[in-house]
Amino acid sequence: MSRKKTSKSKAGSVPAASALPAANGSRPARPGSAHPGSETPPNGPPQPSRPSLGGGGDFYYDVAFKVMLVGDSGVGKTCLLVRFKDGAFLAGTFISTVGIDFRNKVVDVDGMKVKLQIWDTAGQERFRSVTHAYYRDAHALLLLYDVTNKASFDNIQAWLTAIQEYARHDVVLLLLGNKVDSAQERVVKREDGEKLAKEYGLPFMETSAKTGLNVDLAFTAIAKELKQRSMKAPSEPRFRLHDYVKREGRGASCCRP
Ligand SMILES: Nc1nc2c(ncn2[C@@H]2O[C@H](COP(=O)(O)OP(=O)(O)OP(=O)(O)O)[C@@H](O)[C@H]2O)c(=O)[nH]1
Ligand SMILES: [Mg+2]
Repeated sequence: MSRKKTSKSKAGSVPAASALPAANGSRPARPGSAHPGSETPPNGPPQPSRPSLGGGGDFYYDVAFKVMLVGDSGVGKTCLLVRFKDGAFLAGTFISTVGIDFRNKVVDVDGMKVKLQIWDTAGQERFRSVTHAYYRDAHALLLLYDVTNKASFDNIQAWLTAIQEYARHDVVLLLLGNKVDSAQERVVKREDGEKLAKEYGLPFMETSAKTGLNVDLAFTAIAKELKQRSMKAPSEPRFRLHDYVKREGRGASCCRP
């Protein structure tokens, strides 16, 4: 399988004014395509390609998928992405995302390089029409609420309605309750998150962008699921996202700062 080469520019942003789903930074790739720049449908299977001649790091990849972070403003979408991409936490002043941004990260899934193009959307109401336009190209959505903010949890239902309306019917969805490091301020119990997830048949985990709890796991789980779905004749046993996050997810008590 040959490896695709990513563009040098690994991040981009689209101001709110230009709500174009295809606008994704320096490379005119269709996110989610195994062949960036081709007309492969976003959720189409990756094309078979020749064995890799080498090349490592984040520069080469075998398949690429588009992942979106959605949820109310302030739940920690940008922080989750920065934690995953850079291993850092954005403490201090909250700078709300304007429009939409993206970062790329290549993860190794069972020997295959899976590039995730991760779109960080603005949670603010006034950007909804902009961000909705991007849903249809997403292979996976990470839907976040903040365990210290009840309203963000109550709004999950509305987010699911929008997802149903604008996203692809086969989009991979993962519900995340973020900020579990803030034990004192917690107002949404883990069981409440589990119950809601069960109600909608969603895989669920609690995360902390601050401590890093379950952050890599959330993205890896998505990458595993998308990779598995893209294989025409998977040789390994079927990957089960629900079971995986349930088995691998750690509890908040293990990682308080
Ligand atoms: N304690 C704690 N604070 C967090 C965590 N994640 C984010 N925050 C804080 O929450 C605030 C909002 O985080 P952002 O990541 O900017 O929120 P967002 O969801 O991207 O918000 P919008 O861009 O407006 O949609 C910031 O002050 C962060 O420092 C977390 O896991 N734990
Ligand atoms: Mg943000």
